[in-house]
Amino acid sequence: MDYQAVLEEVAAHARPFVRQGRVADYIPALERVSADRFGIAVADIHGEVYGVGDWEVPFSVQSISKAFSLALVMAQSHGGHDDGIWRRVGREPSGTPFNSLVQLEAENGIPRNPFINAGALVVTDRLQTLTGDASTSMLHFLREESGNPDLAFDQSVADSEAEHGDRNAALAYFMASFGNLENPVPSVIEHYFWQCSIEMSCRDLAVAGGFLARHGLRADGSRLLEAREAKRINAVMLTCGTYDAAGEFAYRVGLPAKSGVGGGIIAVIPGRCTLCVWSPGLDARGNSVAGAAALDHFTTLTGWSVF
Ligand SMILES: NC(=O)CC[C@H](N)C(=O)O
Repeated sequence: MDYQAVLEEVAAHARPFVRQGRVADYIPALERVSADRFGIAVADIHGEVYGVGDWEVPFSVQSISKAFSLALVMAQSHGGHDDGIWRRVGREPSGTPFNSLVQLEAENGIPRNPFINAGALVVTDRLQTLTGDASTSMLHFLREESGNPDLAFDQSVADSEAEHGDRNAALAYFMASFGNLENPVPSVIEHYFWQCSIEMSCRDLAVAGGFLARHGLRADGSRLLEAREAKRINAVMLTCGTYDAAGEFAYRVGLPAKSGVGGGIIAVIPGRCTLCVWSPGLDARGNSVAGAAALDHFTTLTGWSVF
Protein backbone atom coordinates (compact mmCIF):
# COMPACT_ATOMS: atom_id res chain seq x y z
CA MET A 1 0.00 0.00 0.00
CA ASP A 2 1.36 3.41 -0.96
CA TYR A 3 0.23 5.17 2.20
CA GLN A 4 1.61 8.54 1.14
CA ALA A 5 -0.37 8.57 -2.10
CA VAL A 6 -3.53 7.47 -0.29
CA LEU A 7 -3.12 10.20 2.32
CA GLU A 8 -2.64 12.86 -0.37
CA GLU A 9 -5.86 11.77 -2.01
CA VAL A 10 -7.69 11.62 1.32
CA ALA A 11 -6.49 15.14 2.19
CA ALA A 12 -7.65 16.50 -1.18
CA HIS A 13 -11.06 14.93 -0.59
CA ALA A 14 -11.36 16.26 2.97
CA ARG A 15 -10.18 19.86 2.33
CA PRO A 16 -13.59 21.21 1.27
CA PHE A 17 -14.99 20.04 4.62
CA VAL A 18 -12.38 21.88 6.68
CA ARG A 19 -14.34 25.09 7.22
CA GLN A 20 -17.72 23.42 7.59
CA GLY A 21 -17.50 22.67 11.29
CA ARG A 22 -17.32 24.93 14.31
CA VAL A 23 -14.21 25.18 16.47
CA ALA A 24 -14.90 24.24 20.13
CA ASP A 25 -15.64 27.44 22.03
CA TYR A 26 -16.47 26.22 25.54
CA ILE A 27 -13.04 27.42 26.66
CA PRO A 28 -11.10 30.41 25.26
CA ALA A 29 -7.89 28.38 24.91
CA LEU A 30 -9.48 26.11 22.28
CA GLU A 31 -11.45 28.85 20.54
CA ARG A 32 -8.17 30.50 19.48
CA VAL A 33 -7.15 27.57 17.25
CA SER A 34 -7.37 28.29 13.52
CA ALA A 35 -10.25 26.52 11.80
CA ASP A 36 -8.16 26.04 8.64
CA ARG A 37 -5.96 23.29 10.00
CA PHE A 38 -5.97 19.81 8.54
CA GLY A 39 -3.49 16.98 9.06
CA ILE A 40 -3.53 13.22 8.83
CA ALA A 41 -0.97 10.56 9.74
CA VAL A 42 -0.75 6.79 9.52
CA ALA A 43 1.61 4.65 11.59
CA ASP A 44 1.89 1.06 10.44
CA ILE A 45 2.44 -1.73 12.95
CA HIS A 46 6.17 -1.82 12.16
CA GLY A 47 6.66 1.83 13.12
CA GLU A 48 6.71 3.45 9.66
CA VAL A 49 4.88 6.79 9.74
CA TYR A 50 3.38 8.79 6.88
CA GLY A 51 1.64 12.15 6.99
CA VAL A 52 0.12 15.00 5.05
CA GLY A 53 -0.78 18.62 5.87
CA ASP A 54 -0.52 19.76 9.50
CA TRP A 55 0.32 16.26 10.70
CA GLU A 56 3.21 17.44 12.88
CA VAL A 57 1.40 20.36 14.53
CA PRO A 58 0.46 19.71 18.19
CA PHE A 59 -3.16 20.16 19.24
CA SER A 60 -5.20 19.50 22.37
CA VAL A 61 -5.94 15.77 22.59
CA GLN A 62 -9.02 16.30 24.77
CA SER A 63 -11.18 13.16 24.82
CA ILE A 64 -8.72 11.09 22.80
CA SER A 65 -6.96 10.78 26.18
CA LYS A 66 -9.94 8.65 27.32
CA ALA A 67 -8.73 5.74 25.18
CA PHE A 68 -5.27 5.89 26.75
CA SER A 69 -6.51 6.16 30.33
CA LEU A 70 -8.71 3.10 29.82
CA ALA A 71 -5.74 1.21 28.35
CA LEU A 72 -3.53 2.15 31.30
CA VAL A 73 -6.13 1.06 33.82
CA MET A 74 -6.67 -2.25 32.02
CA ALA A 75 -2.91 -2.76 31.75
CA GLN A 76 -2.50 -2.32 35.49
CA SER A 77 -5.36 -4.59 36.45
CA HIS A 78 -5.05 -7.48 34.02
CA GLY A 79 -4.43 -11.15 34.53
CA GLY A 80 -7.99 -11.98 33.55
CA HIS A 81 -9.52 -9.60 36.10
CA ASP A 82 -10.32 -6.43 34.26
CA ASP A 83 -13.84 -6.57 35.69
CA GLY A 84 -12.74 -4.21 38.50
CA ILE A 85 -13.28 -1.18 36.32
CA TRP A 86 -16.27 -2.75 34.58
CA ARG A 87 -18.19 -2.90 37.84
CA ARG A 88 -18.01 0.87 37.93
CA VAL A 89 -18.53 1.80 34.28
CA GLY A 90 -20.60 0.15 31.54
CA ARG A 91 -19.82 -0.54 27.91
CA GLU A 92 -22.96 0.45 26.11
CA PRO A 93 -23.31 3.41 23.77
CA SER A 94 -25.05 6.25 25.59
CA GLY A 95 -26.92 7.87 22.72
CA THR A 96 -26.57 11.12 24.68
CA PRO A 97 -24.00 13.94 24.44
CA PHE A 98 -20.55 13.30 25.90
CA ASN A 99 -21.12 15.56 28.89
CA SER A 100 -24.69 14.53 29.63
CA LEU A 101 -25.94 14.01 33.20
CA VAL A 102 -29.32 12.47 32.45
CA GLN A 103 -28.60 8.74 32.60
CA LEU A 104 -26.51 8.85 35.75
CA GLU A 105 -29.34 9.16 38.24
CA ALA A 106 -31.48 6.41 36.76
CA GLU A 107 -28.41 4.16 36.49
CA ASN A 108 -27.14 4.68 40.06
CA GLY A 109 -24.04 6.67 39.25
CA ILE A 110 -22.64 4.04 36.85
CA PRO A 111 -21.76 5.78 33.55
CA ARG A 112 -22.74 4.05 30.33
CA ASN A 113 -19.19 3.76 28.98
CA PRO A 114 -15.61 4.94 29.57
CA PHE A 115 -15.60 7.37 26.63
CA ILE A 116 -18.22 9.83 27.79
CA ASN A 117 -17.03 12.33 30.39
CA ALA A 118 -18.67 10.60 33.36
CA GLY A 119 -17.08 7.27 32.42
CA ALA A 120 -13.68 8.84 31.83
CA LEU A 121 -13.82 10.48 35.25
CA VAL A 122 -14.31 7.04 36.82
CA VAL A 123 -11.39 5.65 34.79
CA THR A 124 -9.18 8.59 35.80
CA ASP A 125 -10.18 8.01 39.41
CA ARG A 126 -9.09 4.36 39.12
CA LEU A 127 -5.84 5.38 37.42
CA GLN A 128 -5.21 7.82 40.24
CA THR A 129 -5.60 5.02 42.79
CA LEU A 130 -3.38 2.65 40.80
CA THR A 131 -0.56 5.10 40.02
CA GLY A 132 -0.81 7.90 42.58
CA ASP A 133 -0.63 10.43 39.74
CA ALA A 134 -3.01 9.72 36.89
CA SER A 135 -2.12 12.60 34.56
CA THR A 136 1.65 12.31 34.93
CA SER A 137 1.57 8.56 34.39
CA MET A 138 -0.39 9.12 31.19
CA LEU A 139 2.02 11.82 30.00
CA HIS A 140 5.00 9.51 30.60
CA PHE A 141 3.30 6.67 28.80
CA LEU A 142 2.48 8.87 25.80
CA ARG A 143 6.04 10.19 25.64
CA GLU A 144 7.40 6.66 25.58
CA GLU A 145 4.91 5.29 23.05
CA SER A 146 5.12 8.26 20.70
CA GLY A 147 8.90 8.48 20.99
CA ASN A 148 8.45 12.21 21.56
CA PRO A 149 10.02 13.25 24.90
CA ASP A 150 8.76 16.83 24.45
CA LEU A 151 5.08 16.04 24.92
CA ALA A 152 3.61 18.29 27.60
CA PHE A 153 0.46 19.52 29.25
CA ASP A 154 -0.91 22.84 28.04
CA GLN A 155 -1.30 24.79 31.24
CA SER A 156 -3.62 27.40 29.71
CA VAL A 157 -6.00 24.66 28.49
CA ALA A 158 -5.95 22.84 31.83
CA ASP A 159 -6.61 26.10 33.72
CA SER A 160 -9.35 27.05 31.32
CA GLU A 161 -11.00 23.63 31.69
CA ALA A 162 -10.97 24.03 35.47
CA GLU A 163 -12.38 27.54 35.27
CA HIS A 164 -15.24 26.36 33.05
CA GLY A 165 -15.49 22.90 34.59
CA ASP A 166 -18.80 23.11 36.45
CA ARG A 167 -20.43 20.38 34.41
CA ASN A 168 -17.58 17.92 34.83
CA ALA A 169 -17.49 18.75 38.53
CA ALA A 170 -21.24 18.11 38.70
CA LEU A 171 -20.78 14.71 37.03
CA ALA A 172 -18.00 13.81 39.46
CA TYR A 173 -19.86 14.92 42.59
CA PHE A 174 -22.98 13.11 41.44
CA MET A 175 -21.03 9.86 40.98
CA ALA A 176 -19.30 10.38 44.31
CA SER A 177 -22.74 10.58 45.93
CA PHE A 178 -23.34 7.02 44.68
CA GLY A 179 -19.97 5.91 46.05
CA ASN A 180 -18.49 5.50 42.56
CA LEU A 181 -15.30 7.54 43.12
CA GLU A 182 -12.37 6.45 45.29
CA ASN A 183 -10.54 9.78 45.41
CA PRO A 184 -11.70 13.31 46.33
CA VAL A 185 -13.61 14.97 43.51
CA PRO A 186 -11.25 17.99 43.16
CA SER A 187 -8.29 15.70 42.58
CA VAL A 188 -10.16 13.51 40.06
CA ILE A 189 -11.31 16.43 37.95
CA GLU A 190 -7.90 18.08 38.12
CA HIS A 191 -6.20 14.98 36.70
CA TYR A 192 -8.95 14.62 34.10
CA PHE A 193 -8.38 18.21 32.93
CA TRP A 194 -4.61 17.72 32.78
CA GLN A 195 -5.06 14.59 30.68
CA CYS A 196 -7.35 16.46 28.26
CA SER A 197 -4.83 19.29 27.98
CA ILE A 198 -1.94 17.17 26.63
CA GLU A 199 -0.73 18.53 23.27
CA MET A 200 0.11 15.99 20.57
CA SER A 201 0.34 15.96 16.80
CA CYS A 202 -1.28 13.47 14.41
CA ARG A 203 2.12 11.83 14.16
CA ASP A 204 2.46 11.50 17.94
CA LEU A 205 -1.05 10.09 18.37
CA ALA A 206 -0.89 7.64 15.46
CA VAL A 207 2.39 6.25 16.78
CA ALA A 208 1.30 6.25 20.44
CA GLY A 209 -1.91 4.35 19.59
CA GLY A 210 0.06 1.62 17.82
CA PHE A 211 -0.52 -0.90 20.62
CA LEU A 212 -4.20 -0.97 19.67
CA ALA A 213 -3.28 -2.16 16.15
CA ARG A 214 -0.57 -4.53 17.45
CA HIS A 215 -3.03 -6.47 19.63
CA GLY A 216 -1.62 -4.98 22.83
CA LEU A 217 2.13 -4.85 22.06
CA ARG A 218 3.94 -1.61 22.87
CA ALA A 219 6.34 0.20 20.55
CA ASP A 220 9.32 -1.58 22.15
CA GLY A 221 7.72 -5.00 21.62
CA SER A 222 6.79 -5.53 25.27
CA ARG A 223 3.21 -6.37 26.14
CA LEU A 224 0.93 -3.65 27.50
CA LEU A 225 -2.36 -5.52 27.13
CA GLU A 226 -3.47 -9.05 26.42
CA ALA A 227 -4.73 -9.40 22.85
CA ARG A 228 -8.28 -9.77 24.12
CA GLU A 229 -7.97 -6.58 26.17
CA ALA A 230 -6.82 -4.61 23.13
CA LYS A 231 -9.72 -6.14 21.23
CA ARG A 232 -12.11 -4.98 23.94
CA ILE A 233 -10.83 -1.41 23.90
CA ASN A 234 -11.22 -1.37 20.12
CA ALA A 235 -14.75 -2.72 20.49
CA VAL A 236 -15.70 0.01 22.93
CA MET A 237 -14.09 2.61 20.66
CA LEU A 238 -16.20 1.37 17.76
CA THR A 239 -19.46 1.45 19.73
CA CYS A 240 -18.82 4.49 21.97
CA GLY A 241 -15.72 6.39 20.80
CA THR A 242 -17.54 9.12 18.89
CA TYR A 243 -20.33 9.61 21.47
CA ASP A 244 -23.87 9.82 20.12
CA ALA A 245 -22.55 9.62 16.55
CA ALA A 246 -20.92 6.20 17.02
CA GLY A 247 -23.54 4.40 14.94
CA GLU A 248 -23.18 6.85 12.08
CA PHE A 249 -19.40 6.66 12.37
CA ALA A 250 -19.38 2.86 12.22
CA TYR A 251 -21.66 3.08 9.19
CA ARG A 252 -19.47 5.57 7.36
CA VAL A 253 -15.96 4.62 8.50
CA GLY A 254 -16.19 1.12 9.95
CA LEU A 255 -13.25 1.44 12.31
CA PRO A 256 -12.71 1.73 16.08
CA ALA A 257 -12.14 5.43 16.67
CA LYS A 258 -11.86 7.98 19.45
CA SER A 259 -12.49 11.67 18.91
CA GLY A 260 -11.85 14.78 20.98
CA VAL A 261 -13.19 18.32 20.88
CA GLY A 262 -9.72 19.57 19.92
CA GLY A 263 -10.67 18.20 16.48
CA GLY A 264 -8.53 15.07 16.55
CA ILE A 265 -9.71 11.51 15.86
CA ILE A 266 -7.65 8.35 16.16
CA ALA A 267 -8.76 5.23 14.32
CA VAL A 268 -7.42 1.70 14.41
CA ILE A 269 -7.11 -0.95 11.74
CA PRO A 270 -6.17 -3.96 13.88
CA GLY A 271 -3.16 -5.86 12.53
CA ARG A 272 -2.28 -3.05 10.11
CA CYS A 273 -2.01 0.53 11.28
CA THR A 274 -3.27 3.38 13.42
CA LEU A 275 -4.47 6.67 11.94
CA CYS A 276 -4.88 10.11 13.40
CA VAL A 277 -6.61 12.99 11.66
CA TRP A 278 -6.99 16.54 12.92
CA SER A 279 -9.16 19.43 11.84
CA PRO A 280 -10.67 21.68 14.52
CA GLY A 281 -14.11 22.32 12.97
CA LEU A 282 -16.63 20.12 14.83
CA ASP A 283 -20.14 18.92 14.07
CA ALA A 284 -22.97 19.25 16.59
CA ARG A 285 -21.88 16.09 18.39
CA GLY A 286 -18.31 17.26 18.92
CA ASN A 287 -16.59 15.25 16.17
CA SER A 288 -14.29 16.80 13.53
CA VAL A 289 -16.22 17.25 10.28
CA ALA A 290 -13.21 17.06 7.95
CA GLY A 291 -11.69 14.34 10.14
CA ALA A 292 -14.72 12.10 9.71
CA ALA A 293 -14.79 12.83 5.97
CA ALA A 294 -11.10 11.91 5.72
CA LEU A 295 -11.49 8.59 7.57
CA ASP A 296 -14.57 7.80 5.52
CA HIS A 297 -12.59 8.36 2.33
CA PHE A 298 -9.57 6.42 3.63
CA THR A 299 -11.60 3.27 4.23
CA THR A 300 -13.40 3.73 0.92
CA LEU A 301 -10.13 4.01 -1.02
CA THR A 302 -8.32 1.18 0.75
CA GLY A 303 -11.29 -1.11 1.29
CA TRP A 304 -10.03 -1.59 4.85
CA SER A 305 -12.50 -1.74 7.69
CA VAL A 306 -13.21 -4.18 10.48
CA PHE A 307 -16.30 -5.40 8.61
N1 LIG B 1 -15.40 15.45 23.99
C1 LIG B 1 -14.35 15.98 24.56
O1 LIG B 1 -13.26 16.04 23.98
C2 LIG B 1 -14.61 16.56 25.91
C3 LIG B 1 -13.38 16.92 26.66
C4 LIG B 1 -13.55 18.22 27.41
N2 LIG B 1 -12.32 18.56 28.07
C5 LIG B 1 -14.65 18.14 28.44
O2 LIG B 1 -14.43 17.56 29.45
O3 LIG B 1 -15.72 18.65 28.25
